[in-house]
Amino acid sequence: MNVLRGFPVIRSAALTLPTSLGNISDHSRLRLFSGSSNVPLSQEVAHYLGIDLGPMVRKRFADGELYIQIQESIRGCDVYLIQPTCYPVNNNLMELLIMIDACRRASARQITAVIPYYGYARADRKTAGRESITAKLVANLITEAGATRMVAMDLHSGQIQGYFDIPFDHVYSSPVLLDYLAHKNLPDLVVVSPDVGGVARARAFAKKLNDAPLAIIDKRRQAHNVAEVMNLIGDVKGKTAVLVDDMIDTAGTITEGARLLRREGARQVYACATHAVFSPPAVERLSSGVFEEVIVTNTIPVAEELRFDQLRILSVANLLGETIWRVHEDSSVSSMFR
Ligand SMILES: Nc1ncnc2c1ncn2[C@@H]1O[C@H](COP(=O)(O)O)[C@@H](O)[C@H]1O
Ligand SMILES: O=P(O)(O)OC[C@H]1O[C@H](OP(=O)(O)OP(=O)(O)O)[C@H](O)[C@@H]1O
Ligand SMILES: [Mg+2]
Ligand SMILES: [Mg+2]
Repeated sequence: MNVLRGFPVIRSAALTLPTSLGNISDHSRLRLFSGSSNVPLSQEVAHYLGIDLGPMVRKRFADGELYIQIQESIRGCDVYLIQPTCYPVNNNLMELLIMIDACRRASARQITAVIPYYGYARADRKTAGRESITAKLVANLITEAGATRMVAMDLHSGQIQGYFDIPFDHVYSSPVLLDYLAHKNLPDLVVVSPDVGGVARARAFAKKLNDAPLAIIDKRRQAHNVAEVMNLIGDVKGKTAVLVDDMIDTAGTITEGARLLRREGARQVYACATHAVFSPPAVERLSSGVFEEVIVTNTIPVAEELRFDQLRILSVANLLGETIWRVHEDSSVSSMFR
């Protein structure tokens, strides 16, 4: 296992755990349940909060339909359902919807869908005629199922928050990734966005890395899942380049970007991304030698067979646990990211 557990997410004294957290389950109506898509992450979040995951039966009927039953009373409770909608996205999304519906019908007071990785996010607008905006459809489904609040991490595009008409806390893995990078003391850093959609994210990253310079890659897609890099805006010669992205799917974007950076004279190239989607041929591309390290988080579980020497997996469990605690306590979430 190369998941870096217990990574010091909580960096400022202001984020020290409330003393009441130790006996939260005795006096609070906070309840945490996990879907099946990332149970290890949910367990870590529960550990941070000092509570157990709630009991829930999940099984498949003979015909493949899903059965969910919450196994304790949640009447009047503040319920958090952790379920990244990663592969297999349709199953995991449906499971989340059924969990929300079960909680609503069990008279939960608040139902917060905690979706560390929001699947279908790249279908965030019509890029051609007669397409669906599936990210909006998913938002409609979650809301209609009965979710009253949302927590999601590093959405592909921030506008997806606006697809919901319920409170939405959008959180970032950047404190975890930045802490890891800061401890490496990398010389002559340049932060690179591998495409236009990543510029704001990369700029914020660069600012936190002692105002490192920013470079931007001009990426095009002639077809789905095919990334083509065109130009580099900025100077990377002799520098340590850190590519920052929301996700690595087939790794076309980040690997083509890294090759361009090498051609332009970057000395070392690091890849940082929140979501390790890792569809084939991601692993072959990422382990081909172009990257010094590929740093991701555990929003999506990474199967053993998808791990390779240069891969580092950082845990966002403490960050999510702290977010849940603050949402529950009606305290500021945005101050965690200042
Ligand atoms: N899940 C997806 N995998 C790959 N490509 C996808 C997925 N969902 C939507 N898309 C397509 O990606 C582009 C996004 O446009 P950008 O301008 O690159 O943001 C679009 O063609 C979607 O159909
Ligand atoms: O690993 P890959 O298969 O290449 O896919 C991952 C890339 O795809 C998405 O970008 P998108 O193409 O939507 O461009 P954008 O960020 O500019 O919207 C995502 O933000 C990554 O950059
Ligand atoms: Mg996009
Ligand atoms: Mg992108």
